[in-house]
Amino acid sequence: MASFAAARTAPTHRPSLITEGTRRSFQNPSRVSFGWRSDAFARASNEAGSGVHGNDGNNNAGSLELNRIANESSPILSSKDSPILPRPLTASDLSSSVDRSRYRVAYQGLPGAYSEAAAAKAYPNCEAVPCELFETAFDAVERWIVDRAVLPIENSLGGSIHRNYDLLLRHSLHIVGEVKYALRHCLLANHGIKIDELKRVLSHPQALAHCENTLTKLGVVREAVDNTAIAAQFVAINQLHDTGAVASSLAAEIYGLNILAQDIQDDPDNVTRFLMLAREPIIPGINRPFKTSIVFSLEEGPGMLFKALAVFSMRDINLTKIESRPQRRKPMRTLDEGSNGAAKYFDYLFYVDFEASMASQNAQNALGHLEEFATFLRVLGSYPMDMTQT
Ligand SMILES: O=C(O)C(=O)Cc1ccccc1
Repeated sequence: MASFAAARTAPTHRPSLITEGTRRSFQNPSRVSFGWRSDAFARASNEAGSGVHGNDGNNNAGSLELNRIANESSPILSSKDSPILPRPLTASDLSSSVDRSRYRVAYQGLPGAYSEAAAAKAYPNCEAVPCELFETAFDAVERWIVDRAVLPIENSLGGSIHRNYDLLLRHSLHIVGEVKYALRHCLLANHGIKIDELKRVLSHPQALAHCENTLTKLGVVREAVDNTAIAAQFVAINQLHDTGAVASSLAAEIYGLNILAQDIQDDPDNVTRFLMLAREPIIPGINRPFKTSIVFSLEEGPGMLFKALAVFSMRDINLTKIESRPQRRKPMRTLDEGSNGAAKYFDYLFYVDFEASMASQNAQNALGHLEEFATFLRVLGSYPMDMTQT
């Protein structure tokens, strides 16, 4: 019974998991509307300048903070005189920068998950809030239960996490930052279990794929679960003898597991890019490198994608990512339904990241140009690039 003693004595406060059943309903304070059209970018950047701090340079981030301040009881009239009057805002409330360490940041999984570590990298000392599902993390932001959600989007070994691209489109949250985090996978098991006793290994599908060579050599059955920390907790709680987990060394510590092998990924350069999501977009700046993420669709036709990408190349804007996903609502078109062997094709959504801020005229011109022939275009966010070492 070595395993859970360590979990109980873990030093940090661990918030409880948000599940579908524990959602609270919050009244949505009035939203600052900020349309993602070129004229709005120009206006916003003129109004706000470019005061950007941290990974999420969010000048709007104060809105939740200001609502909280405004709802505190008044220091001018005693609570006996007026228990409901809010304290008026002072100049120092407005000038003090937002304390991002007080953010509540939702992530999918359990303590010890990589997403929790990414949240801490983006917002040091934040309160990371575990959620059962990615959907729950998105909902928690939309319902004002938390300030931010963190979402893994692509990995240097495993490629894109496609489901999460789809989620970005289904919800209306804005990308306000990115963080790159190096994953260091460990093989974990209960204390006293030897590596050759393992018949099965549990983990997130991406983590299992990262460790393909190691797991093949071990000859174990791989089983996918939603999250690496969930895998570690399952092995510990059930005191499994023939099953291990691929997870972080922090997960080993939290769930009281033994680390049988460290750095078991096939390639030492195993970096995951996470996105930070918020209810409001940040005001894009030009004082540091920014990236912009968009999604668009095109009419079918020869050279359409070429034409779309040319709007960036002709303005010398570097693309860092392109991903295509079939459109869910109209996934396939048949050109000639009457004839045999008719050509069939998919309607696609294209997700593109490019290195420019929406505050720059160049980027606004490129999107204005793309808008002329795209059948759909949405800016998912314009946010500071993560320039840190992983
Ligand atoms: O499972 C985790 O710990 C996560 O945070 C999700 C994940 C898994 C693998 C790569 C990146 C993110």
